[in-house]
Amino acid sequence: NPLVAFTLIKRLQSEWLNVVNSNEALENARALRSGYEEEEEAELPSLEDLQGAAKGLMRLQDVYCLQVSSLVRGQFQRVAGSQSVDVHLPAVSVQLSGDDCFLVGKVAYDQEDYYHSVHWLEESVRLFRRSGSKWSPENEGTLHDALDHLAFSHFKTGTHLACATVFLRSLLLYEPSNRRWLRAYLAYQKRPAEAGHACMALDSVSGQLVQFFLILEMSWSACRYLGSIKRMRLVCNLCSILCSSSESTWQILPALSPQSWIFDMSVLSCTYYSHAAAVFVVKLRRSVVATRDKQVTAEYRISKSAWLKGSAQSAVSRLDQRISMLTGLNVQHPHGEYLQVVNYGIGGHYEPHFDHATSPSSPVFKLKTGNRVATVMIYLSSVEAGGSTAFIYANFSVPVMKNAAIFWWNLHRNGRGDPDTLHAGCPVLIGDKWVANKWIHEYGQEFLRRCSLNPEE
Ligand SMILES: O=C(O)CCC(=O)C(=O)O
Ligand SMILES: [Fe+2]
Repeated sequence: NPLVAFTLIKRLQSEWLNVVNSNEALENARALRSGYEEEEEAELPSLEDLQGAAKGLMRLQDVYCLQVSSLVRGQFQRVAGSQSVDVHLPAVSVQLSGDDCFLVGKVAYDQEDYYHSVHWLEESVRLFRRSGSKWSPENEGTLHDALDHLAFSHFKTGTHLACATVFLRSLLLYEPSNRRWLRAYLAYQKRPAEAGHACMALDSVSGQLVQFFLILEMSWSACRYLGSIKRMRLVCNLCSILCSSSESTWQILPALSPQSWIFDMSVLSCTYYSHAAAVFVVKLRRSVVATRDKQVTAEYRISKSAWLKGSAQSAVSRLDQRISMLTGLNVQHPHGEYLQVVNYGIGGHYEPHFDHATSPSSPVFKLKTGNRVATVMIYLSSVEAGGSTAFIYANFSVPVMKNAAIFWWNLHRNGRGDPDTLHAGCPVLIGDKWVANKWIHEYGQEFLRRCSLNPEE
């Protein structure tokens, strides 16, 4: 269309000149900078957010066995035999640039995680090369940077000395006088390949650590099944009393103590949640975990959360009432903890853990109402993929279904922890996952969940 062509040429020739060189342009640039500075503190993602997002991508890569070469094309695929199969077909996606991959690789590299840095930096080098290694002002790195980090990563993985020298050689072609690269090139060439490097590393790890990795691997494979429990439509009599609708769905959870169940909490109308979310978003903080005697942030739990104290008649206290009616337990503080709302972002997860305390010095006992006897967890949102709750030893996982709630007993009647409740929040592949936890303590339930005459129960 000649009219479109003419206006485009005019725009790129004379109009852009005016935009760039006018007085307004200077004012605009100043306004942009001061606007940016104001936003920077309050709203814009921090460096920790960016690094966390990169770590989230690597976590997704591991848990769902995703191929990095597919991820950079915006696809979620894993290798099966000689083929790539879709793990999930995203509704919307985006391709990554050489610089995007460089950033992820650099985050891995800075943590001395050379396994991941090799994967991401190789893609970065490929993409930088494909784009003719053109530099753009937004970029974090260049082809040189990617090659430099890749060479060292290969060297550190120990088994790829040959690769390290190849990459260093191509760096030296760009800049033959670079002393550091030259020194490294000569050193790598002299060094014999470290045969048995990986085996030595494995031998030196303790049995406890091996056990830990086994559990992690079991949890990841449970996560890959993306929710083995499916919705069932059953009519629940309880519900005709509690819910606005007379039908609801529930199912007994397999392999856990009897009376552990999953329930459709449509019981709680959406308005409760939207109200709740509006109130809490502002109060969300990075989630913490209980160590021996303190609460600390940890890589194994990545989410934001808030504790909700319900005032009388508030949505939160109405939710408490419903939980109490459903479970038949006393959930009033301090017999129940305040409701905890949790939000998981990119790759957000919670590695295998117990909800109950396993050490007498745990902060769980601060309420002086005993251990966490039971958990009610409500899914406040759905997600597009990932994020299931995996019960590792019990061997099932629950997909994220908005309004579904899971209830389980953490302790046997004799007060001992039930190992089958070991569970994990799988990393969210696509979506924004919200859950609410209600932890119910032992004291206050003496007549509601009685002891058994059999000390083994
Ligand atoms: O998000 C999940 O699926 C599990 C959350 C959980 O286990 C917890 O917050 O204790
Ligand atoms: Fe949990």
